[in-house]
Amino acid sequence: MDLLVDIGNSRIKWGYNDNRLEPGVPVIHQDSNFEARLFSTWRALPKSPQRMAISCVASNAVLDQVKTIAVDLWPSLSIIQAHSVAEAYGVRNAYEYPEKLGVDRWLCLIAARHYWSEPVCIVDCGTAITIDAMDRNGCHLGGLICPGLTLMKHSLSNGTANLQFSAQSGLPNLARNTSDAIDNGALYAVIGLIKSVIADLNKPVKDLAVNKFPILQRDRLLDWQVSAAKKAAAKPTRTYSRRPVKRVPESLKKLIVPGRYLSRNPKLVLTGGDAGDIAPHLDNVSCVVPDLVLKGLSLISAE
Ligand SMILES: Nc1ncnc2c1ncn2[C@@H]1O[C@H](COP(=O)(O)OP(=O)(O)OP(=O)(O)O)[C@@H](O)[C@H]1O
Ligand SMILES: CC(C)(CO)[C@@H](O)C(=O)NCCC(=O)O
Ligand SMILES: [K+]
Repeated sequence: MDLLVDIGNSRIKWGYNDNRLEPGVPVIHQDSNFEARLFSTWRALPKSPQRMAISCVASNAVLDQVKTIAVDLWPSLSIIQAHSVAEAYGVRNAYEYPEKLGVDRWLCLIAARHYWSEPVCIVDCGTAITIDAMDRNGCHLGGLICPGLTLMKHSLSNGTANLQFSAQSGLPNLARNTSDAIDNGALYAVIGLIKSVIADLNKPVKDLAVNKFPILQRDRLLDWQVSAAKKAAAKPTRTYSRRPVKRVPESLKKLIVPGRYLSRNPKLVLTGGDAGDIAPHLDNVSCVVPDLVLKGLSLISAE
């Protein structure tokens, strides 16, 4: 039996790898008594794990505390830690230095590739919000990192004299009082961000500013080049022109698949603690997965 553990920026979540992932009650590792709480919560687990698979984006200090608790409770436990790599499980990492991609983002991509063969846009709505796009060939196109809803609102209250933190969830409306203005502002920012990324993914590549999606993306560029070449080839040869007409090489013609954009109409997948508050305000969410990181961990621990 494996215990899968997702050590996030604020919370630790876990589940058993027995086809019935049931995340336990999360423990907030920023709380001072978190070690005692985690110890007693894990001690009460119904089954002792033989193996533990860990995804950690928190500090090494927190990681070591969690490992120590696990080994105290289950001395013969073997521990696997997930890391981001250049290519695995059918996913190609877009990062120039692949190991720098957050392992939570990497595991979400691996899980998404396992469940869907369409292009996907994964939004992890946690302490930070991350967006990652992947085309239908499993090629990660890159991503974005922004503050999450709670962090946005904390940064407002920390950076101003008149604004207080509010834990309410917002609505995508203009507000008529301060507290709603803060809640709605954070929600609107996130919804606008997601819509804008989806709109850009749906654009033909020639409309994209080149450095907007710098990693794109050999595949999409190739698509575009090929269709541009096809258009050029379709033009009648102008006999009156002095310039020689460019011919499309036969090798390139074979690649021509008109209208193919590998990341168009991505499945929009939301995960993380705030996914449930954000999803109802978007029209095109394909699914909300409470913890896609744990699903990715279950795939790598199955090896
Ligand atoms: N019981 C809870 N405790 C803390 N945050 C919660 C809770 N329930 C929902 N949330 C929301 O979840 C968000 C944090 O999400 P999540 O738990 O996925 O983050 P995390 O543990 O930091 O993980 P990650 O590092 O993957 O973002 C917060 O913005 C908060 O609004
Ligand atoms: C962005 C976070 C904090 C989101 O949890 C995490 O994935 C992380 O620490 N990433 C490392 C930096 C990166 O992904 O580019
Ligand atoms: K996460």
